[in-house]
Amino acid sequence: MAGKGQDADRSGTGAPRRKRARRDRTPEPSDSEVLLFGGPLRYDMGWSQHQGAFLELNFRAMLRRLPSMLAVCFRLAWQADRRAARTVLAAEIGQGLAQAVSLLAVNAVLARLIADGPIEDRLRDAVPALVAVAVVMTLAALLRAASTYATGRLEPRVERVATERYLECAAAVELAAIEDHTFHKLLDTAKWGAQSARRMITYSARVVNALISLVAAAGVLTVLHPALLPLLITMTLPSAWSALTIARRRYTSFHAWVQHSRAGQLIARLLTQPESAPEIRVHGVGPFLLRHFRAMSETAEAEQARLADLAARTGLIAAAWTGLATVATYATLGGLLLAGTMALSVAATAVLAIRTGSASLNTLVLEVNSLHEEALFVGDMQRLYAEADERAIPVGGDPLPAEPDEIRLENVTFTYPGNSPGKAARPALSDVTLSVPLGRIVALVGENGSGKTTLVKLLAGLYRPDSGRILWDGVDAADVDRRELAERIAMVAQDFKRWPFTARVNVAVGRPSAPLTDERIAAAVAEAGAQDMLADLPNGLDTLLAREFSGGHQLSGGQWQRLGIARAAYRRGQILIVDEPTAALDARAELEVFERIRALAGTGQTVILITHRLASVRHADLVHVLDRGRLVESGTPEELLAKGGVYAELYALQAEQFTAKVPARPREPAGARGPAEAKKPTGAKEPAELKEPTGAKEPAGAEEPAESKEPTGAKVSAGEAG
Ligand SMILES: Nc1ncnc2c1ncn2[C@@H]1O[C@H](COP(=O)(O)OP(=O)(O)OP(=O)(O)O)[C@@H](O)[C@H]1O
Repeated sequence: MAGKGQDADRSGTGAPRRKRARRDRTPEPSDSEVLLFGGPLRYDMGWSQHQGAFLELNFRAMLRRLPSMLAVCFRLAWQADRRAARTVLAAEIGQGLAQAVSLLAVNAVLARLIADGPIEDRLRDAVPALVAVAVVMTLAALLRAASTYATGRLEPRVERVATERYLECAAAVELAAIEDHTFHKLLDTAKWGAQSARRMITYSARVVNALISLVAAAGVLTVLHPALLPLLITMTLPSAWSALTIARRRYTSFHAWVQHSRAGQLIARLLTQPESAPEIRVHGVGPFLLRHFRAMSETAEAEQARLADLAARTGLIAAAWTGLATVATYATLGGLLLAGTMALSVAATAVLAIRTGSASLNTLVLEVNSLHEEALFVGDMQRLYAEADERAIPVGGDPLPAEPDEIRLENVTFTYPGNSPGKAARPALSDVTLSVPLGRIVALVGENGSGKTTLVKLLAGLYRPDSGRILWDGVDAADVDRRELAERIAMVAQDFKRWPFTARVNVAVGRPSAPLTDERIAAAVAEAGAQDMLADLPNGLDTLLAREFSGGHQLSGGQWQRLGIARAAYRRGQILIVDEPTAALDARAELEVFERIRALAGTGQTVILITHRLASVRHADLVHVLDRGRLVESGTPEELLAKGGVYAELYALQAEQFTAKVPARPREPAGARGPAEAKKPTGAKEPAELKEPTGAKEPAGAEEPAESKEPTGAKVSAGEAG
């Protein structure tokens, strides 16, 4: 499969990308593998591909990084639990020293036993050293127990502290960062960092321990014969090389394939989420998603198989190298003995020291390798911390005027970052200058994508203008305290969050810092006209609004919308922004909501209203009309109607829907369907997907897609009543 991926054509020209990829070079998933572009699966899912890993991995770099890795680990441990961190460090150093002392003591025992003289004398001479061995080993056992206990305490705390910091980062950055795919990728990779930090504690402890016992063994060997230390190192190098090579490949692969696995997880989530369940069933999207999931899993499995194959080969090479080095070591010892340059007792101690030393070195290599692998993920986490700090919502700033009269946008231009490469991004707002008088109802009107939502997000401080200023009575919003700015705003966004909590919490989450009182909740619910709806719920305000949990309840779209309005009312912000507040409401509820919005204006509340229902805009004090990111008209509804511009045109179109007669539906003879274009109203564009042959034939006289059925102003749509 990996081979297939390597040969797959990324450019879509059909030319093979490369004939033979080097086996040990991590293949990045090709477009058709990651994204299932084209090919037999035909659809482009639209996810962009990972642009390359930020790797700085090699043998020397890893060794160079060892002290800093240990320092990072110790810092994490220190932040989580100082006492436990101190205990682990002291216990591990103690254990390492105990091993060194016990080696020296064993050396002394051997020297006494192999020395000349009667056996009784030799045994008696060896007793003190034997006692020392016993004491040291008991001490080592006690230290090991202390370390196990302290590590057990430390590990979950380190993980919790790291996870909390991770989540804080995610919550504290600007909205633009959360929407930026590179930051998201960092969030994805860094999420493993907390678990890695936890594991690093154990590995670091073992590294410290192995380091100290290795130093002891190496010291003993150097004293015995200078040739023995290089031999010891030669014996252990192959396993070091093998472990590090495998770890590096695994990490490189992880980074190259992270986008792929993210996409796979997303598909899995889509298949299980209640929100997608209806379409999956009605449109038969299930098999389509499953096909993609299987294809993605297969390519991921192929990558795993490739890594396993390489690991097996590397392991074999390392084993052969170790075997040769071991033979050379023992041959050297034999040679030294034969040449008479080494005494037998020294050779015996050397064998012992070599065994201890190579065991320590092996442990060291394996643990450093594990430490290194985990440190890479902790490194991702730290990169996230640094990046999140840079992209964090600034704290502090100028105060906002307490009772401003006006918010004014001056030549505001804003383009969303991270649009498709190669295409010049069109600004969502271009050179917009307008005024929002406070204490009034200001409506933003315009066609889809004209920039209304973007404008209110800029007003709410969620984005910053690329150029131009937003002035609150002359105070530039760019310099003000963002928290204070947020305090002033209550917002019912188009896609406001439907929290999987109780109805009460769903309202109170509008201002979590306020004491949750029944009076405040009741007032907000009444303001949104949601009392009856909430009273009908099985447990009233305490009904859990998450169908996937036991006792959970599902609200309708309109019911949710009322709850969203109640949340904004509960917030009691100086400025209420409502973005399509009535899109899901029935005609009566919609009238009611607009009545309430009007009533709010009477109390001095500023309302910024985005709606396509122009009848509801009649009561606004001021209307701004946007078109493709530009302000094209401003004025009272009456002025704009009289002017006969864009607003008047849109208004007339909607009004016409209620007055125009419904034309008789032309009857087509069964099976006489003409080409789609022939049935479309002029100017109505068909979405690309509809043009793709689906393989399933439409029955004669089948319904056309809604968009193409609606000749402008010719039909009454019940949903538009308002
Ligand atoms: N988060 C985003 N990232 C990138 N582009 C965006 C984002 N949100 C909106 N856009 C783009 O900005 C432009 C303006 O979008 P906006 O949502 O402000 O329009 P709108 O007038 O509110 O539309 P609608 O009436 O459909 O709600 C559109 O071209 C849209 O594709």
